Amino acid sequence: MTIANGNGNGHGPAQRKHKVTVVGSGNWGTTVAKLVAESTREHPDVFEEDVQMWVYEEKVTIPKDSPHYDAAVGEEPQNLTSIINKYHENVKYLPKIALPSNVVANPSLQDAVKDATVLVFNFPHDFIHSILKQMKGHILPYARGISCIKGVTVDDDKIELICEHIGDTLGIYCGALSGANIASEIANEEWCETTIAYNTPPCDIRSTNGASNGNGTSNGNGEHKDSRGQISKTKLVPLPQEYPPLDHEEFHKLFSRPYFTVSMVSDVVGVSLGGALKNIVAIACGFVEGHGWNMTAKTAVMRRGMLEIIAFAREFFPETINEKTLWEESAGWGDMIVSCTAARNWRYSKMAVERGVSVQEIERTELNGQKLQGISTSREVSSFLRSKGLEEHYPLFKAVELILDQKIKVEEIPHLFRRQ
Ligand SMILES: NC(=O)C1=CN([C@@H]2O[C@H](COP(=O)(O)OP(=O)(O)OC[C@H]3O[C@@H](n4cnc5c(N)ncnc54)[C@H](O)[C@@H]3O)[C@@H](O)[C@H]2O)C=CC1
Ligand SMILES: O=C(CO)COP(=O)(O)O
Repeated sequence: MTIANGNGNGHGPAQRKHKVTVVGSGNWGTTVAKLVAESTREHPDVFEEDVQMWVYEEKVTIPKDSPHYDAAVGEEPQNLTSIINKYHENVKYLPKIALPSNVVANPSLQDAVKDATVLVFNFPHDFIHSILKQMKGHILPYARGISCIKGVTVDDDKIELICEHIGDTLGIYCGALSGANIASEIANEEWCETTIAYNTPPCDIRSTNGASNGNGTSNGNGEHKDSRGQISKTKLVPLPQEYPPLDHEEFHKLFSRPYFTVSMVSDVVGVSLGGALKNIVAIACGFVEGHGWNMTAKTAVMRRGMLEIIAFAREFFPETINEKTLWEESAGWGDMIVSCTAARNWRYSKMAVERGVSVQEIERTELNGQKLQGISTSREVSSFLRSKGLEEHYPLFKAVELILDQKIKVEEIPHLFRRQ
């Protein structure tokens, strides 16, 4: 147990510090581990300095021309975790970026999350079920999460936000971080913005004398509202008093950097759906550009894509969506613009059309293990809409699935809108 001296947060004379673990270590996972580790160093009163980063272990070869090439090891494949901890660089997923030495790569998921009060989820959503299954029962019951994952989970005719799926599966509260964020640019400390949606659970809200509502007041029963505005079936364990609170102020401290401007909001639906669904639109933009059409066609795709995102949010989360998020926050139009002009889903679907191969083939051959979230999100959203008999209401989402399956050609996209 780590005790922090002083009452930096005004909540008692001695406190435990928050241990932060980043679950995932891809392109964005490693970037977020870097920025969070810089913040934990800057706020030693609130956070333990070391940040655990869980790494899905794999063997990696360091080529001869790399500054990390070790003649004694030669081109023998090494564990990625050992490379990260020795050279402070994720040579596979975030090459040429120096990581702070307090990012500690850990191949054991259960060991990495043990005792963490703050869990940052950051891996391709394709792996969510197996990762959560391994974590279940191995985390603190009062841990809190932030999901940086862009996607949704679909089970037949049910759709869940990723952050809520995480929260319900693990029995904790989990917010969402999303924005116009290209990992390599942020890792290079080029300025950008993001949005974090977090609704401090009532049981964690402390009165001015530092007492939490978890101690016997009406909000102390662990109830909180879900993303549809109903009382969640997940009952929360309150964050113990000896920890600093976890609310907008602390999450702002943890994620914001001089080069990473964070806007804190409460709308988990807008932040999550904006980030997930724009990946389908980005694929559509790549398709039209790969086909040889230019900005006017891409603008039509972006505009119609945003209308489908708003319609989807209104249709399936009518009680809670705050459309302002999509118009005003980085997680809305900002993310749409960057994703349709500069990010991977756009870039590689454009390449697929130019080369006359499938996007899935390009993902396999060109991405060195990185994932295009738009492919799986398109499939999940389309199957969900089909289960509701509503796919015709979302022609752009439908077109993307049909083109991914090579059932229609890019030039047929405008026909789908003819009567609208
Ligand atoms: N890269 C970016 O610029 C941004 C990504 N995001 C989102 O962040 C999330 C994570 O993306 P990235 O970190 O870029 O991932 P990535 O695209 O770099 O994916 C590679 C990661 O997947 C892991 N992986 C591979 N097979 C696995 C398995 N069987 N089980 C578990 N993990 C496995 C790899 O170890 C590696 O950490 C995604 O939802 C993405 O949409 C959000 C903003 C920016
Ligand atoms: O989410 C992103 C930009 O905000 C990154 O998108 P890609 O996964 O398409 O690179």
